[in-house]
Amino acid sequence: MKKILILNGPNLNLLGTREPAQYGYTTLADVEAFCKAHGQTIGYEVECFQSNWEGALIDRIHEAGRQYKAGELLGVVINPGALTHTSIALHDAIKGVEPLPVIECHISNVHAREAFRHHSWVSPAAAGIVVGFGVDGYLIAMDGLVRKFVNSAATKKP
Ligand SMILES: O=C1C[C@@](O)(C(=O)O)C[C@@H](O)[C@@H]1O
Repeated sequence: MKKILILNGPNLNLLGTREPAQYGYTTLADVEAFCKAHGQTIGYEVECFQSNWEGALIDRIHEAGRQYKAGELLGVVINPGALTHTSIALHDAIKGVEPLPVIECHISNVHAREAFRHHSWVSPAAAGIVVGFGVDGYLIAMDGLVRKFVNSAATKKP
């Protein structure tokens, strides 16, 4: 069974208690559990990784590139947390493992928040972006990955 990798960046280990008005009360363990359950429904094994360290996320993206080349991985859903707005290194890591599909996902609507959250270094390297759907965004991103790279209506001949 192919895999989907769910990556979470800095401070997302605090989900559930961190700024609940912004991010809700669902914990990261809950998110990972419902992504795994959804994976079973749509036919993918789900691997999850969270780190507060930029380099650890970059190493995991490189590993994902190898898994993709080996045919083991469909793609990645990443919530890069605040690294979204600061990390050219994360952008370069994703570009460096092209064509591995990476969907950027944010729980909150970053565009309705502070100006420093409006720019993303990750977006230009992403295959798609899901913003502002709360933690359901992870599931929407997983479905988007499958729809775009497995069942694309756009690329199917009539
Ligand atoms: O850590 C996060 C979480 C976030 O990526 C989100 O999921 O809405 C938005 C980022 O601006 C913030 O730094």
